[in-house]
Amino acid sequence: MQIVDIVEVTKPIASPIRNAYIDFSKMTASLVAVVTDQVRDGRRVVGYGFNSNGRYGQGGLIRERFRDRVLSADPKSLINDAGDNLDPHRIWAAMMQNEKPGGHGERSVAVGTMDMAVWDAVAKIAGKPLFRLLAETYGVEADPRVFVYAAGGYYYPGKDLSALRAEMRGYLNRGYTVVKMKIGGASIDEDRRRIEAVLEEIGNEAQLAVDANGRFDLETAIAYAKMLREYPLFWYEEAGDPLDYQLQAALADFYPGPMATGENLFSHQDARNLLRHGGMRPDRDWLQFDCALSYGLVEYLRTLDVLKVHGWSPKRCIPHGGHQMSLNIAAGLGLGGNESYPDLFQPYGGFPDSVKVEQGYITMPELPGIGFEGKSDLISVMRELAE
Ligand SMILES: O=C([O-])CC(=O)C(=O)O
Ligand SMILES: [Mg+2]
Repeated sequence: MQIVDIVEVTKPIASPIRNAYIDFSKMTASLVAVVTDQVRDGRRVVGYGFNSNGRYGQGGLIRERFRDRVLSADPKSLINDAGDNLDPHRIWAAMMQNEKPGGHGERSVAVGTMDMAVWDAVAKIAGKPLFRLLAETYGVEADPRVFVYAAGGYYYPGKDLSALRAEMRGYLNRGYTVVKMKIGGASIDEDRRRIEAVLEEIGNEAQLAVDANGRFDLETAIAYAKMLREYPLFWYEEAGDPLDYQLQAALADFYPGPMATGENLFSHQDARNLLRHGGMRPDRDWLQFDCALSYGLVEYLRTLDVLKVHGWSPKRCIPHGGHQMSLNIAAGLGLGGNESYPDLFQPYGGFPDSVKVEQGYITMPELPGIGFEGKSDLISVMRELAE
């Protein structure tokens, strides 16, 4: 059993939206195929992966370093002890040989994208949905029902309050019970008007989360906290720089409600620093580490170990990224849910075609692997790359 090729293509996922920090006019994503010599149900097993929005495609790093390390490793060194499947941990170690610790940069995105494809292949070889394989491997009871929320509410040229309300109404109509909008890309007064408009639209049918994308200094973060705490928000996300743990800790004195952060922390060491120094409260706050940006599930398992040591439940994790990989981790390892972008970043985000959001939850279909084969627009792009 062996990996015979790894292919990458960088695809545009551009859109005219903007958050408080970046616009998405030139956004790209890497799509990766891990091609194996295995055949299941008459078809060659190919695992697929991609990185989440917000970081760009990683074709350079994948082609120059990580692909060749896997392909030039002794194939036997990448197999599990039972000899019946690839071993994601050994493949990860092969990718990361000769890499110094720390300074994670964006190599974590390259590795995370390839790691997603490896897990897809592994679950297909095992003939099981990834969430079932994870639950069995790690002794957790799988729960195919996963909470999802609708992320959007971006700044968009010419978008007025009625368009923002219509967007949120659209999410409610599709079954979501929590919606998210951007803040920090306009004046505080304008953001307050946007928030009030959305709250008026959703009434008691749903809750609202807000996301500042790391834009604020401490003073601005506190000014917003004082404004936001007047409303019953689902969470206040990424107020300040993702590595400014002291800012995050100081903010808790001004914001008693739930806060969320972590989508831009790319290693278990950075996650540990957040838990050590960021003043995050395990009874109400949310952790958004996204495996596709942060060295993949092999590393995310280490992050979950860090959580345990610091007294956090995996239920406090609702990853960033809106991909099916995190849906599987949520269903298989007991996370609190997953992000979803109903109108953005297609065909990569979202659910298999048969899946509907009902009262804020989806139910995972029983598809081998991550489940990409169930999403027709996505699998056709993937199969163009390799099959
Ligand atoms: O706008 C982005 O970069 C995405 C983001 O923060 C989120 O989904 O939470
Ligand atoms: Mg965010």
